[in-house]
Amino acid sequence: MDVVVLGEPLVEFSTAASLDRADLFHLSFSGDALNASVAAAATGASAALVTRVGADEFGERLVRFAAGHGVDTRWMVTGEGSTGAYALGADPTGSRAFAYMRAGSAASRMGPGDVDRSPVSQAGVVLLSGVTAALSPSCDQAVRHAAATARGKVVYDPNFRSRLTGPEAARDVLEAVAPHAALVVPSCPGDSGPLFGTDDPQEVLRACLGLGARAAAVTMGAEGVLLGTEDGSVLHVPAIPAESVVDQTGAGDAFAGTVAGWLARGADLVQAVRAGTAAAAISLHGQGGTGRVATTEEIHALIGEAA
Ligand SMILES: O=C(O)C(=O)C[C@H](O)[C@H](O)COP(=O)(O)O
Repeated sequence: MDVVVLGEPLVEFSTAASLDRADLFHLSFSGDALNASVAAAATGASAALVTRVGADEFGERLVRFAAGHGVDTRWMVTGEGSTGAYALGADPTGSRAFAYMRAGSAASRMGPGDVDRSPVSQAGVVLLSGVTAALSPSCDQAVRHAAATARGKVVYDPNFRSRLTGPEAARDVLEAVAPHAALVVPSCPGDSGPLFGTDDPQEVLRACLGLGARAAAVTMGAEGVLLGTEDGSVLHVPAIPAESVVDQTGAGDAFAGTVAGWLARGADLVQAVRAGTAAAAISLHGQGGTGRVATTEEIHALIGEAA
């Protein structure tokens, strides 16, 4: 398996209106792990999502949705608890309006055993996130276990969510995972304040490398990405401008999943990060986390134009 993602897919109810007034919602499927695995599969890499869904209509539809996007669903198993969901007020400016309905969900009941039953140890790239670790104590253990048992490259997206965790717990997971990580992809701002106490991307980069990650790609939205490696090299990769932004949800996951896919297919870090910025730019044109998934042709075209 080229890429294995561990985490919770969610039923997504999205609206372009504000969440406190909207009465019509678009039903789709999202969640950081699903968004990233769909993006990874779109790169042509083989990509599996390791998760649990509920024994309900939405769980079945989620598995079909993932399969329809080329994700290997053999490790999307049915478990106790319901399929997680969230409502999203789509917002071009990126100020998040999320309402979660995921407490006690099937995926939140995952643990280290789910990792052992999955292809994590044989994957070329294992993509883990702070959202997954924040779902429950057993998910926190699963993330740490996956990082420690992966023999391929570990990519870690801290994805701090104040509704799911606090800065100290999130920092603790980061400190455990970073020494195993080939790449950490913190957002700045976003992850930077709670996890590092600064919104200075250079400081965030140094902090990630200081925790033992071999490389870090600090994502700065329209400001691009600051990419640094343990040998001290630092490169600014500009963002690819998006003509019209529908919704920023999922751009970070499109970036992480695309980087994982390209790395697994043999690209170097700089190529992978450039591809990630292209996928993120394209994802801004769709509502929700998976509303617009970049094809490899589109990514090549955008990277070619930017070069
Ligand atoms: O918050 C969660 O737990 C979710 O999984 C819902 C969203 O789909 C992702 O959070 C989007 O993530 P970004 O790519 O950072 O915009």
